[in-house]
Amino acid sequence: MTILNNDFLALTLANQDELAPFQFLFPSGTGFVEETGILRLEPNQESSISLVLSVGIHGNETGPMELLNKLVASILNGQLTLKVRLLVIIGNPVAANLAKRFCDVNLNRLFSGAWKNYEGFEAKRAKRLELAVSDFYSAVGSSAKQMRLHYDLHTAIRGSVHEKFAVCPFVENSIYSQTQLAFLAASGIQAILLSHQPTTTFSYYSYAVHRAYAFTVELGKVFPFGQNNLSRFADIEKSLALLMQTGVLAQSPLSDMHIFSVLNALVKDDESYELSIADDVKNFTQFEKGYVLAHSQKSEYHVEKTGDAIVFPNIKLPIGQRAGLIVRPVSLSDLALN
Ligand SMILES: O=C(O)CCC(=O)N[C@@H](CCC(=O)O)C(=O)O
Ligand SMILES: [Zn+2]
Repeated sequence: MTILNNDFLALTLANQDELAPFQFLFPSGTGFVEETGILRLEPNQESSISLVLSVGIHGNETGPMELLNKLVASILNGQLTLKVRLLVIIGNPVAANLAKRFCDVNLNRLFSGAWKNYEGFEAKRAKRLELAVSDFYSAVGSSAKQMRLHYDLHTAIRGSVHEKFAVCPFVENSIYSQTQLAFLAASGIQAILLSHQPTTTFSYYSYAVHRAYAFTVELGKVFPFGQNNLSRFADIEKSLALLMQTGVLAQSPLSDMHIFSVLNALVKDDESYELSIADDVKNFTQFEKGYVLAHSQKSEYHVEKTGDAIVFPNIKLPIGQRAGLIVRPVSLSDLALN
C-alpha cells in the first residue's frame, strides 16, 4: 500500500477516525503510517536528529497542514532527500473536516496526561499522540548525541502585530538555546514568547517529558483550506527543507527578534468574564498602566505597566481556561542563552 498521490493530508481527512497501519518505501527511506494523521519517515541512513512536526492540533488551522503536506509530498516523490528521522502529525482530522478548532475539548490543553480528565475524540487523540511521540523519540535512545526537536505549527485566530511568533515552553533554569532561537529567526519568526509556567500544550509535553527542543509556532492568521497563501510560509518551508535534507539548523541573527516574557495568563473565571478590547485588536497590542483589561463579577485585571501587551485573547471557551496571555517586552541582552 502507498499514499495515493503522495497526499498524506487527503488520506488523513478521508480516514478521520482511524486508519490501519501500513508500511511503504520512498526514494530516501521507509514510511510507516501508524494511525490516521501519524506518519513516521525513517531515512535510509542513520541520523542523530529526530524531528517531530505537528500541524492541525486545532482543526481549523489549515495553513500549516497544507505547508507540511507539501514538504511530505516532496520527500515521498524524491524531490527532497530525507536525512533526519521525521514524525509527521496531523492532530485533529475530525475537527479539520468540520472546519472547527476542536470538537469536544481543545486538544492543545490535554497533554502531559491532562487527557485523563476528559472524554471524547480529543482525549483519546492526545493519549495516542503522546504515545506516538514517546515511541518515536525512545526508538533511538536519549544519548547526548541525539537531538530531539518538535515544532508544533499553528495559525492564530486574530491578526498580529508580529505576524509570525513562537511560544517557548517554560524552562526551569530560564536558559534558552541560541541555536534554536536563531533557527526560528531564519524561519521568519519575528517574536518569541517565553512562558512563565508549565502548561498542558503539546510543545510543553515534548519539552518536559522528552527534553526535546520544542516550540509552538504561530505562522499567521487562520484561513480555510484552499485559501492560504503558502508563499507567506516561504522562510519556514526553506529552513525545514534544509533541516530535513541536511540535518542543519539554518541560523539568522537575533538582533531583529522581539522577545517577550509572559507575565500572566488571564483565566476566564465566570460566565460574566469580558475583555475590554475590540474584536479586531491584534495580538501584541500594548496597553497603558492601570487599564482594566479584563473583568467579571469575580475579578478585574489591571495592566501593571505601560507597554504590557495581550496575546491570544479569546473568551469563547469554558470557565477555567486561558483567555489570553499578558506579555512584556524584554531585551535580548537580558536573556541567558547557551
Ligand atoms: O489565536 C489564538 O487565540 C490561539 C492560537 C493557538 O492555537 N495558540 C496555541 C498556543 C499554545 C501555547 O501557548 O504554546 C494554543 O492556544 O493552543
Ligand atoms: Zn492553534
